[in-house]
Amino acid sequence: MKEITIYSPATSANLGPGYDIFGLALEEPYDLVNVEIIESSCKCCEQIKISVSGEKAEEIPLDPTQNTAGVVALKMMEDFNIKECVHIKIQKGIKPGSGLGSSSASCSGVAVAMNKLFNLELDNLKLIKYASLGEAVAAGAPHADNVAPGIMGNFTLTTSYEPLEVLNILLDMDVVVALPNIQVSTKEARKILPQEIPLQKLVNNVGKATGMIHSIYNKDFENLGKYMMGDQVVEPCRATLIEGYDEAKEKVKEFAYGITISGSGPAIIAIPKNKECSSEIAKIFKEIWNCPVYETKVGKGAYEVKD
Ligand SMILES: Nc1ncnc2c1ncn2[C@@H]1O[C@H](COP(=O)(O)OP(=O)(O)OP(=O)(O)O)[C@@H](O)[C@H]1O
Ligand SMILES: N[C@@H](CCO)C(=O)O
Repeated sequence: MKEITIYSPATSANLGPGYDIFGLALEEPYDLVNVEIIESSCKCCEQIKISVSGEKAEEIPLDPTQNTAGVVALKMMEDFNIKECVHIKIQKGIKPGSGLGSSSASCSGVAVAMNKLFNLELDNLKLIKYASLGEAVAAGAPHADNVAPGIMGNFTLTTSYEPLEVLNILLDMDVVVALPNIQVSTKEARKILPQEIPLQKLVNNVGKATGMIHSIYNKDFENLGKYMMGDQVVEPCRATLIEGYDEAKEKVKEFAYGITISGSGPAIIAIPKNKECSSEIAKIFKEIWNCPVYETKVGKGAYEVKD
């Protein structure tokens, strides 16, 4: 095999009280990551060439040490003594800085691509570990709550970082996602968070997070949405960065089981009560933000696209 193309899904992390722990893979939008083994004429050239097309491609660094995909590929090449040169072509369908794991989709896509292209036979947990290294470049921390669902699909819980442990729960659920045209970088959205919280808020958030897991297993989307909106630590901080969010929370009440900030924002995610409500929520989001809105559902992790 000389080249491979990977479908790499958008992901929505945190989901309220699950900061750096919970994450969902979405059916759309998505990136396509193609990795091709190329001949390198001169040894002085870098081992990795990166091309980016699509959403805001001009804003994404092509330096392999600054591009999340390049960081992951370089580490895998170093660890497995890979001497070949590769060309990584990223077709962005996920808007960078949107809160839908755009940087993460490149990490997951390239980790899965390198694993198959060079027959590394790494399991999902090892792929998530490699992919999370790329997030350190984009977000300043190797958070795994986007790359975990990006690789495993469905709903994931990163229960431990050292050592890395990720649980995966099948979840068949529709969601509505809005991408307000507001710039929120994950790095900045992490800096504004409190480094210490009162014990009462810890008790509240653990209660809400565990309630979400109980609701998922019981397919109780009403309580899932209620608990998802119970975060008292991260969401209240970041809500201030997203104009129109409070209005959206108020207006979708009769149509959604819950609504929260997707990842570090500004993307907003809601759980519709049914298909008709999904359309009503999409209409409200478009009226407030005049932005792209996806009526989609929880999806699979990154996979090879056959021509
Ligand atoms: N391959 C890449 N794809 C997308 N963004 C990248 C990539 N490599 C580096 N970046 C940088 O990462 C930043 C976007 O990452 P950021 O985490 O802020 O947003 P996001 O990944 O879209 O959303 P979130 O992580 O909140 O879900 C941008 O500054 C972008 O230039
Ligand atoms: N848990 C990360 C997710 C970023 O998508 C954060 O909120 O910073």
